[in-house]
Amino acid sequence: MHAITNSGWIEVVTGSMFSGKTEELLRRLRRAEIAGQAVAVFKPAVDDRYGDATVGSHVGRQWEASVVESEDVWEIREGLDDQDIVAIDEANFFSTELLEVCQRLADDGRRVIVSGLDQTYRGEPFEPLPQLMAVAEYVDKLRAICAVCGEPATRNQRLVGGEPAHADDPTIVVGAEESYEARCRNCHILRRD
Ligand SMILES: Nc1ncnc2c1ncn2[C@@H]1O[C@H](COP(=O)(O)OP(=O)(O)O)[C@@H](O)[C@H]1O
Ligand SMILES: Cc1cn([C@H]2C[C@H](O)[C@@H](COP(=O)(O)O)O2)c(=O)[nH]c1=O
Ligand SMILES: [Zn+2]
Repeated sequence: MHAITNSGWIEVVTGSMFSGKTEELLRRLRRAEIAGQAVAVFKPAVDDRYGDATVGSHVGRQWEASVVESEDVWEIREGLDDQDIVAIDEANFFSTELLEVCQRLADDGRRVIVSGLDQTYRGEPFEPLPQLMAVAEYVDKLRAICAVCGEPATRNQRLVGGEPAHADDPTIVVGAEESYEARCRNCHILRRD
């Protein structure tokens, strides 16, 4: 809680795939646990990569999480007791209503940590992250390493059969190394033919 105002706040951890968003979220949770603070962790049901009820990083670190359907975002607030910290991973899979939920949680006096992609595979803003970044007290934008040239990567290259994905493909496709690479602006390719 902010010492003077007694209010909660919102922290956003964002960036490309493989940039370390989940590792950073788990680092903050481990520190909170050491400080004796109670945490509640949530993830969207659509992301089943690391087993049903865990938040997992690309290098295998995990934390138990409650699974919430993307359209049931208010369940996050309804199911809470007196947890000091509410963490939400893969926020890019939730609707823009997540913005209101996070605002209410912070107004309730909680520390809210939200992690998620800021860009789709097309290189466009990935809602609701832009809205969350606008209202957050703290924003950290992380960069991965471009899989082609080794420069800092801010973009997500989707690959279909090893080839760059087309702009008409669906926005939501769950996956990891088999279908995505971190790339810089220069090396990112979007097919429009
Ligand atoms: N291109 C890459 N750039 C940086 N880290 C990578 C890359 N590919 C794999 N990694 C690994 O992924 C880890 C980050 O995983 P994770 O926290 O799950 O990322 P995110 O949640 O942002 O997708 C890094 O510490 C590194 O070990
Ligand atoms: C770019 C992009 C990604 N996704 C999916 C792919 C993964 O399941 C998650 C991102 O996971 P990470 O922990 O950040 O590595 O999002 C998608 O559905 N659509 C996209 O455009
Ligand atoms: Zn590059």
